[in-house]
Amino acid sequence: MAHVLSLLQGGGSHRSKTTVAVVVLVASIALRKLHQQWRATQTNGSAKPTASAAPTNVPANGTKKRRRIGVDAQFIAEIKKLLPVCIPGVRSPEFGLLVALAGILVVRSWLDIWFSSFNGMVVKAIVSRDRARFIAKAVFEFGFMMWPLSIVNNSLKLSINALALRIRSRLTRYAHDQYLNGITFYKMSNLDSRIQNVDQLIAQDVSKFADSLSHLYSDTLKPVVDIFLFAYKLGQAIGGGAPLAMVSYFFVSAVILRNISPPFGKYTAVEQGLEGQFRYNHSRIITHSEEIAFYGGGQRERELVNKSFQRIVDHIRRVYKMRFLNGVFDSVLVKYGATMLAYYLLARPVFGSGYGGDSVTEAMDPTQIMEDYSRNSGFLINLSQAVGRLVLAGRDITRFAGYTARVSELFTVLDDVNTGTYQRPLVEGGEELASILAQHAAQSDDASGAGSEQTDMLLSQGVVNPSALRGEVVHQDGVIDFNHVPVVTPNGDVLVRDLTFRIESGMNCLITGPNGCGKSSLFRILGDLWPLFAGSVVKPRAQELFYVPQKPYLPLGTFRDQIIYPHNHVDSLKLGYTDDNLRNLLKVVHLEYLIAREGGWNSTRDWADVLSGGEKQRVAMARLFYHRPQFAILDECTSAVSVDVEGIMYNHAKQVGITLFTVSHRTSLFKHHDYLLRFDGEGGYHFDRLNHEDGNTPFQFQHGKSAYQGESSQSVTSDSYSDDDKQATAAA
Ligand SMILES: Nc1ncnc2c1ncn2[C@@H]1O[C@H](COP(=O)(O)OP(=O)(O)OP(=O)(O)O)[C@@H](O)[C@H]1O
Repeated sequence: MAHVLSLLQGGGSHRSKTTVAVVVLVASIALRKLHQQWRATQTNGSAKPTASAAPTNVPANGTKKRRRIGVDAQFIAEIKKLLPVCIPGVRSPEFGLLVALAGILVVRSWLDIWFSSFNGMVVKAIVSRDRARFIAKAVFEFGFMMWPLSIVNNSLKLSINALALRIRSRLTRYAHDQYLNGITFYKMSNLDSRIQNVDQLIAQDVSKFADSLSHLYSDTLKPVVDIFLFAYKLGQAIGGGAPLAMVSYFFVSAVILRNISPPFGKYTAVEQGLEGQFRYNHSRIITHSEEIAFYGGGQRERELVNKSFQRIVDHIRRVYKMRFLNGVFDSVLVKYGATMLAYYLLARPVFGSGYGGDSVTEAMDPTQIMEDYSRNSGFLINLSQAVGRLVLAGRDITRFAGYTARVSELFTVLDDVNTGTYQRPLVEGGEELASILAQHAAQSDDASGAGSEQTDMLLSQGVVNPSALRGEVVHQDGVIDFNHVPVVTPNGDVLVRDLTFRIESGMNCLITGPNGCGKSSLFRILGDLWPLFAGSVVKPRAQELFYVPQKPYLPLGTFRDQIIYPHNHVDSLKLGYTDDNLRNLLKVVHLEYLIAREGGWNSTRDWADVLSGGEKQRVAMARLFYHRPQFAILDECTSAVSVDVEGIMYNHAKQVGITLFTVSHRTSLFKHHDYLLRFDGEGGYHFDRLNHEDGNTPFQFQHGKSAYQGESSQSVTSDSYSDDDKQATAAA
């Protein structure tokens, strides 16, 4: 210590100067290490994706299968499928970012080389006590170069993050387009059993895949470039005092940064909140998929999820920009400012007054040795670090393969479901379903498709594809006609073997039967939610069929949105609906008071919590009157509404020309219907006109028939529906 103090005080001989050189050399190496540590902190600064579990499939046989994830032929095939979605072409911004990132990485490597040589020159200037050269290098050259150094390093981070965000945006939008195409979101969770957690895949795994891909690109490209450059350079070539000042500087810098830095912790919390909201919006689609599917609300839901996703993108973009600026100041202040200070501290003993008289002997030329050693050690450190990073990148590839497998499986299943193929374990290995299809095929002399060996084999594997579907849908206004239709659940359970009935506009029909007999399932087939395996269904277009469930779906949005769903405000204005018109609809269902109670049409609440069960059901009826379809499918939708208000609502529906197709066990509703379709719960049903004259008994048909086991006892066609009947219905 005394020796160092004596050096600082300027005393010393030739030996002392050699010691100074050694001190400078050690400090220089320490400084370089400090620099490398800073750089490592920078590289690791951006969050790396965590390990991902292998995708868990539920194959047709129902057992869980865990695929071994690795860099294999399947991984290559998956990447080939995903890359065109992530980077659609050489003119895309994503490709531009890849090129820019490669350019920045090359510049960064060049700067590393510059720094190694520069460091050697600074060391030489110090050791040879060349004050002018030192000032030119350490103050002017470095003072100039610290800006490109700082900007390049932070540009690297910015472009890695921007690339990840762009890839995520591409994949998420692609997934949304597929998932919310028609009623795919319903089919994914109700017909196909391969993926249980679409929300997590879209909201989390896609993001991790994008992050991982972007990091992997830079984490492999940079070391590769470094290895070539530093190996070449090395081949060409050859083949710390004042800690208190340093600590004080870091302390002061930390205080300054703490005061000028934006609250990144808070931003992270906000980001998590937005991510949570985004995920919640997706989970709502799964929870309410049936209702949304019946409403045809896919488009509206896509708007909502895209909007909430856009909020995340906007937020992250803002934060990245702040991180970039903050990173520049951070680097200048803590990293390069500290480096300058370190140079000063290292140089202080050399330029101290006590060193003025002596010079290092030429024979040893220690200055050149110092310069070469310092520069070459820089090359060597960079080279070994590049190799180390490449080894680490190898480990990251396995993790990346996990994300790739999950995202690729999501897109495969979306593709399948969109083209009418789904997989799930079928009851009795699909045998009963196959026999029904064979029977229908024989009846219709259809030798191909349904009932064929190939279809039977696919069904036995739990695969239902378009070749198994021989049903026909015909669109026609004013009629719902089921002709020899089997009612089959998605897992192949046959609820009704052969259903035939016909109702026309004005023929209000009630459906009854024990729980689980297939009443709602009939609507699922009518609404195209479940596949039509055989027979034919004649019905109006989707917008003329309106479904009102027992638990109404209340979308995110304003009070007005609850009435007009799945329309938005602009749609309703185009249809000529003012708020006054909507108020009149609420009057019909006795809910006018809600407008004032909930703070007006534009107030936004969690409507499922705010409204009572009966209020929710009446809001759903107001929605029905807003849309005024030809047929209303009412599935126990007034179970929580008082009988008098229920009567008013049913009468209003009839007045405005909506034909009712109701599932209910409430006797109070019988008087509003003219026909009864009754399932017996054992595959049989009965359809006939209701006889109200005999006291409105639910099971008293006009034709005097009792419930029938097995098959249709009576199907009322338009022929048997006489003019008298129509007049009676109209009068009602
Ligand atoms: N997504 C599905 N996948 C497989 N089976 C289903 C699905 N949805 C319903 N089912 C089955 O179909 C059968 C009929 O259901 P459905 O909802 O049509 O009954 P329901 O007659 O309306 O009964 P409830 O009066 O209780 O409402 C039930 O056994 C049910 O478990």
